[in-house]
Amino acid sequence: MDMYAFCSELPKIELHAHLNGSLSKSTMLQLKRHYADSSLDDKSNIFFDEFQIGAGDTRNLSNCFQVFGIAHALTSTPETLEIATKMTLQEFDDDGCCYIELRSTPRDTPHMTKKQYIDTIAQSMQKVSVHLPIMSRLIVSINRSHPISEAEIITDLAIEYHKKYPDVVVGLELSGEPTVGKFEDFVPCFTRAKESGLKITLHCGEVCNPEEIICMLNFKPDRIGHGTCIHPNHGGTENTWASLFKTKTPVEVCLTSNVNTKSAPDYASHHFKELYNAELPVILCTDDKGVFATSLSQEYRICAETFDLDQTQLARLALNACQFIFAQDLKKPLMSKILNFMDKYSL
Ligand SMILES: CNc1ncnc2c1ncn2[C@@H]1O[C@H](COP(=O)(O)O)[C@@H](O)[C@H]1O
Ligand SMILES: [Zn+2]
Repeated sequence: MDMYAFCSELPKIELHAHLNGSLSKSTMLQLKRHYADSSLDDKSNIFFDEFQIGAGDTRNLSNCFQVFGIAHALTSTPETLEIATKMTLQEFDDDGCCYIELRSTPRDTPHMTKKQYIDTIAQSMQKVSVHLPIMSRLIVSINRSHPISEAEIITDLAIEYHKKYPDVVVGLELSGEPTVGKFEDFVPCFTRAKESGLKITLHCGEVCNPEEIICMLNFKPDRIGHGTCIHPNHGGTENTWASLFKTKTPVEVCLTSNVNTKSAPDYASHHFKELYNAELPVILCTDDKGVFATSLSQEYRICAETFDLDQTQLARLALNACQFIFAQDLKKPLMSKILNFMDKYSL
């Protein structure tokens, strides 16, 4: 089987996907139509064509954050948020993804509260599970560039919804513009979430900030996102690398996102190489498949081509990812699914 077909057929695990960054062009067009039909102004018109950040784009990580406002303008009602969730899950399913932890930042909009925001996504996920094979869970996001008071409200909601829908809401994460805000200030929120049984993942080392990286790793999150500036070859220090090596914290790696935001100069010099060679746990993820015009199968294919991995090594990446999912009860069934696939193709 050629690599293209293989990467699409391989049952894959997505652990780092922001809902509003994952909206495809066709989902956004459907959402725009919905706003037009309900005579609501979606306010996304002016910038619509600027949503995707491709390889030759002049925008980098620090100025890519404006694009999310375009998606936010299209998911401001419970109805459109539900459509966005359902269509995104459908697209991951079509791409051969068998399990996804979708993450999203609850927002108050003129049409819904943060509580309704979480409720809408949780219920949409439950509805989708009736007719699509993909299994999905929700990680609630905290934006580090917003006030701590908001983080506290979101933490309370995440805890409340983890109790209400333990089979849907599984984690709390920190994301947003990495040069704004301090992780330290958010520690009380994440501690409380951890004590309530939520799993934790943190965007860590997206920019050079060794003190914060050490502080985050000392917190012992269940996973980290990106981990770009941890190895000394990529702006990290001996200490940051030693700390990751000691804790063996699994890293959600997003190749195209890092290349398109210029966090990595090109695929070949991506820090995946150092992580993989050191046998540290890595999970291939998309981050924002809509913004960066990618898919999970494309990330697997790029990884294989760039780092010269064969089909068995790729399948093992998907298999290992099962160990780090937040839904404990699904580890075994997902591993069996991938092992069956490997058996079928004698990998
Ligand atoms: C490119 N690297 C990145 N680094 C940090 N945070 C990011 C991100 N990509 C996305 N987000 C976070 O996800 C939000 C959009 O999805 P939701 O509205 O939550 O569904 C962004 O506003 C940002 O806070
Ligand atoms: Zn991210």
